[in-house]
Amino acid sequence: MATLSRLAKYAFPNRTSFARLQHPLQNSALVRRCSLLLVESNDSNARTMATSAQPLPKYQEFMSSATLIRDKAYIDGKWVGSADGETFDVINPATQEKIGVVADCGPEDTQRAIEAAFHAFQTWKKTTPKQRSAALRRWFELITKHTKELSMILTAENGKPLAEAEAEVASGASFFEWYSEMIRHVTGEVIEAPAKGRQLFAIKEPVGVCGLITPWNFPSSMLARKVSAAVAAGCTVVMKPAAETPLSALALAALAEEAGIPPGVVNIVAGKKASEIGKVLCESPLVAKISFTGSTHVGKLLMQQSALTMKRVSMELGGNAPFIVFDSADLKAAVEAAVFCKFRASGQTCICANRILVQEKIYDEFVQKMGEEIEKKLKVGNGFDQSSTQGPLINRKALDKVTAHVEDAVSNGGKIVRGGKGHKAGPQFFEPTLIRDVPEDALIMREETFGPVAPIVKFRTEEEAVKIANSTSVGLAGYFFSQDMAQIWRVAKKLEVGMVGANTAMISTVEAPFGGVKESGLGREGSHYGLVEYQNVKYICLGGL
Ligand SMILES: NC(=O)c1ccc[n+]([C@@H]2O[C@H](COP(=O)([O-])OP(=O)(O)OC[C@H]3O[C@@H](n4cnc5c(N)ncnc54)[C@H](O)[C@@H]3O)[C@@H](O)[C@H]2O)c1
Ligand SMILES: O=CCCC(=O)O
Repeated sequence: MATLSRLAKYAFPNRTSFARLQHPLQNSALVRRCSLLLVESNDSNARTMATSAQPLPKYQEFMSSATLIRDKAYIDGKWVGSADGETFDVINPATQEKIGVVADCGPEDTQRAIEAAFHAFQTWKKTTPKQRSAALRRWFELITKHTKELSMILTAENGKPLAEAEAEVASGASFFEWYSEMIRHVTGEVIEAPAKGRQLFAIKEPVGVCGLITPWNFPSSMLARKVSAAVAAGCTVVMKPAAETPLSALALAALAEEAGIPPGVVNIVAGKKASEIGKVLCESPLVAKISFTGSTHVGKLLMQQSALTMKRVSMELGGNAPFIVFDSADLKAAVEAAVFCKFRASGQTCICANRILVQEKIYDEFVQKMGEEIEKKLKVGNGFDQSSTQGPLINRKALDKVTAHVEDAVSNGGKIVRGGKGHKAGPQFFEPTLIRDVPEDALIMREETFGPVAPIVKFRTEEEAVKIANSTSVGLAGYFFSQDMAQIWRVAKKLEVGMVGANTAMISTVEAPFGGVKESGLGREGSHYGLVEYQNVKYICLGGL
């Protein structure tokens, strides 16, 4: 408890007593911030002490008693089976057990959902910002109230440790709160005309029906950060979650219903026929926008399909984040951040460090300390086990990719410092792996690994590090550690990425614009930039004055 209080102090520096954190959001936020801080904490007992504060029921019992499990599509305010009656299984990646059976939607269901959304848009767009704000606030409060259940659903279908699932649910909730507040502050512009007798205005309008397609790695928060902004702006949506993790998204829809969001405003079709659902969404003339989070490969395909109807698109795509450690860095802070950044969600985040570049003077010491940190802080196991920090990979394909990256790195001269193979916890678990002396042209340096493998490369000069960092077609996040002020500003400007972490790896927050450059995508989510993605600007010229 002493350690937890210490962490709470860091998480809430302005609060004097942990006991005063009564509001559920504060507790969720505490769990989230503490779970992040745990990785940064020096105290090896901290994690156990923090998580053991929560009693954990067995997930099998929980799944049968959960109130937010839904197994159908939600279209026009009704829970309905798929048109062809087909279903698909949801599998726990930690145990390979079947944890749910969900309606397997296809083109016909998607078309119905689009029509419902289009119909609902005609009235939802006329609601006041105050009305939409209140609806989102109710949705936010329900998510917060159900954090525990939502987190357990998430861990059951995705495998991530429960503390990380709670952090994700809290992060998702924060977008509903944020946009419920922001929408009441939206304004237009009065522009002076160049000639007498006219007045010019610029106003904002919702873009229309939006297709929201999301991945399995953050099945709750990736959907939350889209739907909250869309609904706030006055849009209606058809959501398509990943087939690996439909339950978290369906649970959010169940809470939308409970929050009183009118029928047709929020629709959801889950299914294995991703390309068919995607095609209908992208090609429908009734859909005004596609917002996609996922791989660059699929993002490009969706943009091509959307071009036929000239849709607006937001694309949150893959990354290949460099993590650079300069000679002047605070080594301890850099090592802790590297382990956090690389191994969160078992390496399956789009902003995970994918390539670790370390300057020559501190190279050997960094490698040694990072190996020790991995040993000390990370524990592989089922996400429901209180002591686990590393869950499974999502499926066999992901494990095969990780294995191929390790084999390629080693066959090209990389040396394994620790890990390097599957873990005994189960067929989809992989040991947290550290490989040194990886050549620049190894597969792992060129592609996003999306797994718990940290390749380390030695560099000599700042110019060389920046060149390696930028030598990729994607540009989502980039990190570096340095204590040289001039270098900090220089390198932050030189990195070809959408997001920079300088002397920190904790960059995700609702207040900041999240998104990439190059082939990492288009548009931003979160912050005020995220709302604009769902608004059109209309110019009105009022004459005859
Ligand atoms: N930039 C970001 O904010 C961000 C966030 C999370 C994940 N990602 C990226 O997502 C990727 C991992 O997720 P993934 O493996 O689920 O990606 P993916 O592209 O395979 O799938 C993402 C979503 O698209 C759907 N999909 C797949 N093929 C489709 C098609 N032809 N038409 C329509 N929909 C289709 C999937 O069912 C899923 O819902 C990584 O590259 C990661 O970096 C990016
Ligand atoms: O993969 C996406 C990462 C999202 C986050 O950091 O909250």
